[in-house]
Amino acid sequence: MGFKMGIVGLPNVGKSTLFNALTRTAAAQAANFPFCTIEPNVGEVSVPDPRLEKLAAIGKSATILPARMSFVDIAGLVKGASQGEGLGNQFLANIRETDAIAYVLRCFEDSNVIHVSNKVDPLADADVVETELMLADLESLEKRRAGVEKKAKGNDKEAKVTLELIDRALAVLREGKSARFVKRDPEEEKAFRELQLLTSKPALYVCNVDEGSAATGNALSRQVEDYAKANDAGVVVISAEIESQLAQLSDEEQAEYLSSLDLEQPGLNRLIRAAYDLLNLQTYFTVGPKETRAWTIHKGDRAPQAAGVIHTDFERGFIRAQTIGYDDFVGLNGEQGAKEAGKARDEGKDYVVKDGDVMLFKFNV
Ligand SMILES: Nc1ncnc2c1ncn2[C@@H]1O[C@H](COP(=O)(O)OP(=O)(O)OP(=O)(O)O)[C@@H](O)[C@H]1O
Ligand SMILES: [Mg+2]
Repeated sequence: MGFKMGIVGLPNVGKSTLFNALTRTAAAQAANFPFCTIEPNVGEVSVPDPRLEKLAAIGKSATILPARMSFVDIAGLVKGASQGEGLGNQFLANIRETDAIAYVLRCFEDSNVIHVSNKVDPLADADVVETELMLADLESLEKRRAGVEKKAKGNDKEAKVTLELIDRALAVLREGKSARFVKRDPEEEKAFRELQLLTSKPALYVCNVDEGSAATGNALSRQVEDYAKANDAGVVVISAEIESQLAQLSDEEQAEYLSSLDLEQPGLNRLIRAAYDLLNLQTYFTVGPKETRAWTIHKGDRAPQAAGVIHTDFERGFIRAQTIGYDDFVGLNGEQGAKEAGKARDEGKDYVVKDGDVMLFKFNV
């Protein structure tokens, strides 16, 4: 499962600064937090998780393998992108491939950094970007509708469901709202996903603030926070400038710089964490002498699906999963202690995995 978050925004708002900081941090922490560049603008980062170190210490693991996800640095978007302006089409294709979108919004004043519309106004910027994506969605639905309608008239059941959804989505978009507000039943979800609407993707607003506001936010970032709340989106306050400086420091220097700024951890950690949550993901662990490893699954996944992330055979031949809750594993000093205390449970195929579970699968193929 490669989860990908697209970094989107107007030109010159700090997208690449942020992306480079993400990738440089990951590269610098190469031992525990591996990084690799897949394409020039795609970076794979590790999801920071303090639980890994504790589990590895107890399990005496030789290595730690964190969960991973990718970020994509997408070229700046301008008004008219949906009509092919600027890098329009390439840009839309890049976004279509992502699982969620981080909107970088400029929340810093700096007369040396040009703003494309000459005014720092993050809500107006968000509106420009989102409007372009909505227009692109409208166009793609309108293009598709006639063909689907024909099939639906020919009594194609799937096409009927899709047509229903297209009309509902068109109505929402024409009201100027993102497609993630389209109401749908769980059984329509698959057909909805196949429409591949850009504005149906989960959204995270990234408030790029000046250095002085990194810990507290500022008036502009507070506007964005309110807007995010009303728009069912996540929000993170970060200073891309600080992050890019942090990324060049040693661990010790980093800690010193962070405390001088009143920050507990690099903003990037919060950003990655927020992306992970936004994608409705969670983690379970495997712990052994060779490695302690974090595996990514969706919230609500059951034990066999979790096993399938390691290997499809594990899912196919799933028998049961020895499961120890994270707190029990740590509190009882590992597998042996948990077993003695009766906290190592045998879970079957209907078990809904909890975040932090330490699991060991029994399977037969
Ligand atoms: N928080 C900040 N405070 C001050 N300056 C910043 C901040 N973040 C970014 N900048 C500056 O803004 C300028 C533009 O940044 P960057 O190149 O990352 O933008 P971009 O969004 O990638 O632009 P493009 O769409 O053209 O690729 C750079 O000079 C960068 O140093
Ligand atoms: Mg850039």
